[in-house]
Amino acid sequence: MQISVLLPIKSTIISSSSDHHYHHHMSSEKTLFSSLKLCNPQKKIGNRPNIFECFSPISSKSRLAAASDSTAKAEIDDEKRVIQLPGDLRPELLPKHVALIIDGHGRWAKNKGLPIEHAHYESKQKLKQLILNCRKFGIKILTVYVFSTENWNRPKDEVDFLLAHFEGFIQSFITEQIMGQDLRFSVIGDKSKLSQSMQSTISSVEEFAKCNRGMHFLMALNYGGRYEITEASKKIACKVEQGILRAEDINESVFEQQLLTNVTELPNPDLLIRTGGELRVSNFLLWQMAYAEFYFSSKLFADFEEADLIEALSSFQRRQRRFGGRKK
Ligand SMILES: CC(C)=CCC/C(C)=C/CC/C(C)=C/COP(=O)(O)OP(=O)(O)O
Repeated sequence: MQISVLLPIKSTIISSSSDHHYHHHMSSEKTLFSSLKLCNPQKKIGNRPNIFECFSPISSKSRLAAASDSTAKAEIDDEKRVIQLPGDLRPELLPKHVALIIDGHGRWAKNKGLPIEHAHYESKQKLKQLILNCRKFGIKILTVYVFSTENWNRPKDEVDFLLAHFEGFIQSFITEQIMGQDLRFSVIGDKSKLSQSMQSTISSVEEFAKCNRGMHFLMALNYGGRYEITEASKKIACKVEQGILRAEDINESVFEQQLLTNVTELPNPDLLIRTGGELRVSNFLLWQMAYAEFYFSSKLFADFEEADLIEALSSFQRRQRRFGGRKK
């Protein structure tokens, strides 16, 4: 019963994704999301929802055949996928966790004489591609800063547009990836300030993705590093007040457990990429970024292509990380 409901919805989404009129998207996004509610997340094949097979683009058999046929650098990852790395990229030197600040929307729209909504629409397309590319290259975690605790200071129309846009993005693309591609998904940030509808969309999709084992995509939404550290301190202070924790037992690991990124056993970002030419972190993952390598691209995010991601990864592979120690 689930299959007959889901397949037509999937084809609607594919055909609409080539449509560049962003206003047409919202209705089909909702349709796919509603189908989540028809599926029973408790009923799994292995560790995946039982709808996985009907979306799987390549069977495991053909994946393995592709691997054995290939003469290029092919790796089989722990999801049994064939990973083909372009250029000089080496699988053992890939960052596990990539963090991304997407910037340059206002300038992109201004350069083209278009309203800001066009930049956000284009940016969403690039973000989809980036998620697929990171997954394709075998990145384990991708955290993207899409809305900061300070972004409420933008014009109300833009904020409303963005929040609706993000909700649609979660209901369509992210839902589709979770159903078909084993993507894990979490939102980090102060969710209490988001609309009820957004909060319930986030919790349904997070819940549905809980048992997936593929790349973990974290969306930093209404996120601020200072907010996160302040909240963690409050939680620790409460534990001390209640006698659950002694002040002398507070250490870095105890503190990290209270951070929003403590959603799974998540390593800190190895690489931060910021597009748009600004050389700052803008309140993003302040604690977690202590030893991240920074890569700043002058490209505006709406122009950021696969080749730019490859260049960022390649730059990361040329770095020497010492973590305060001596060169080996
Ligand atoms: C469709 C889509 C994914 C759109 C996202 C658009 C958007 C609001 C991006 C902002 C991302 C962000 C928090 C950048 C941080 O710099 P900042 O500009 O908040 O801070 P700054 O003033 O220090 O540069």
